[in-house]
Amino acid sequence: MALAAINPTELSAWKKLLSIFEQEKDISILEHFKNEPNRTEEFSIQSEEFLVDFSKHRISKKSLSALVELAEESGLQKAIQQYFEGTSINATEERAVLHTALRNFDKNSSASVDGEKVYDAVNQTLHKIEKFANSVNNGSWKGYSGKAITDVVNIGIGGSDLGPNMVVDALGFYHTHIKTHFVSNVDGDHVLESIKHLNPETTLCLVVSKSFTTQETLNNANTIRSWFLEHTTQDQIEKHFAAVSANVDKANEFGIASDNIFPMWDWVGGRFSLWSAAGLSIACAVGFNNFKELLKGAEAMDQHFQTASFDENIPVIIALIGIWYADFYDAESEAIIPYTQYLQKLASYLQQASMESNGKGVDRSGNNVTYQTGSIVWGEPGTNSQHAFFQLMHQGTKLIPADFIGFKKSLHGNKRHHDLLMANFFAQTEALLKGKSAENVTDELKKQGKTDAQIQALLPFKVFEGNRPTTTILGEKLSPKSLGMLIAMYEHKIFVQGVIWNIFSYDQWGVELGKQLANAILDDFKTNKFNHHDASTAQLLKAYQESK
Ligand SMILES: O=P(O)(O)OC[C@H]1O[C@H](O)[C@H](O)[C@@H](O)[C@@H]1O
Repeated sequence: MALAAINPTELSAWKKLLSIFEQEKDISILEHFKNEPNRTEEFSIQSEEFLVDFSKHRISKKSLSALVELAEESGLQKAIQQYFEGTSINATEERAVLHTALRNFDKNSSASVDGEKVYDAVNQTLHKIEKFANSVNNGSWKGYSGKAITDVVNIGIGGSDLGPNMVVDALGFYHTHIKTHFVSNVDGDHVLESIKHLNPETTLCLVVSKSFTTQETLNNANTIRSWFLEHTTQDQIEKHFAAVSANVDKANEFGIASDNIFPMWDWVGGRFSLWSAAGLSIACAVGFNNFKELLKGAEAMDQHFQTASFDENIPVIIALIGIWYADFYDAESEAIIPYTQYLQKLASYLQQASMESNGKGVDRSGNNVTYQTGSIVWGEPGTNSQHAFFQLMHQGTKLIPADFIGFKKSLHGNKRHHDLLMANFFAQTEALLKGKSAENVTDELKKQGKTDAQIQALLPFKVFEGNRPTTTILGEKLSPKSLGMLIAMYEHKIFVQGVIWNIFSYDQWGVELGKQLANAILDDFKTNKFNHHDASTAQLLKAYQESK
């Protein structure tokens, strides 16, 4: 039985939260600190790699405990069990959601699909990934002219691109000599730009597509195959292509040797597939051992998520905080601000993971929801973002809860830079919390020798009200393991929110419409007839055609 449908707004905890919200909505975070002397300890969780401090939120002990009650009343405990065991919780596609099984190293794991345990299949594929990545890394995999591989190109889009791409970037410090490239957009300029400096003799392509029907991926793979054929013969192509797909026939049809096809399973969603063979580019880029460490990190977070009580459970708490702001404070978005350049692609990865999962307006009974679901996720690394959009976070009219992610140690070990970086990291969350009072601004301006009249004129612009909420996620060091934990933390946050919002997080029907319409327009290009489109689109299509 899939997840039970429970309308969250009918739960007593939701009603309790509504009344607490009315009583507490004007209490500032600083006042919460005054009212709750042990707030720092009580609103922090220390896990193996991270200290998560969620004390800088518009949440009191009372609201937090009502939020935890909401999780309990929503049947979250049972839902977690179903998620990890392999129940078909992706009900509209009749599939299990078992990416957690890809990083479960316990032979006795009960994760199974249709009564069959998945451990053996996962383990076999992991060995195949190991063999493949080792042969690329130790130079025994040769191209058509007998040279070892130097460059790996991942061809995929959406979940078959964003996760591996983000992780390869994030673990740049741990890279082997293999250079990795990602081609995703159907824009021919993307693929041609990506291969223009590559040597076909030493380039290996990974075509990653769960369905093996995705327009972008197939077209890019065809373009790259043609590029190879300008340099070598058809029979040599297999030395330069591997595929990762649930559709082995289609991959064979494309001309990829059966030995070079890695399985994907329908019980792993594309946006959660980086732990599977879809992560081949990761294993090539950082070596298999580091790939395994990444999986182990995720497994550690899975353990924490399954066993910690809700009030000390990192994914549960961050999910509840998100719900509190989305549904009670009407916040529309949340920002992800990593203070490490290595995580520059984290926000765009989380955009798909979160927004494709929880961007749903219909509940599990098929009714329109009457409350807010998935938030807009966005962000950029600090300190760059401080010089870009932080103005709006500090003094704008929007409420934007933000996650600040930083690490105690830098990877290259430059202490001066790291102190500068982390000073900014801590300063920003403090400034967002405290703002800047009229008193402080006045003192500052007096010291600068301004007159009283000048001070009065400048005051409104220089005062920051503060009270802007942040979660601080302070890690030891960015490593394959800590990255695995961090990604799994967000995956489980998404799951928890989907359960409480009573929506199906693991389908993505909304993506289909655009694909269908684009195919129809491709047909229109052939007939040159556009009048069945709306007037604006017809005009634009004609203008485009005229330039051909
Ligand atoms: O891996 P593929 O089958 O090529 O799919 C690639 C992507 O296609 C669509 O955009 C889906 O919405 C994504 O979830 C998926 O990751």
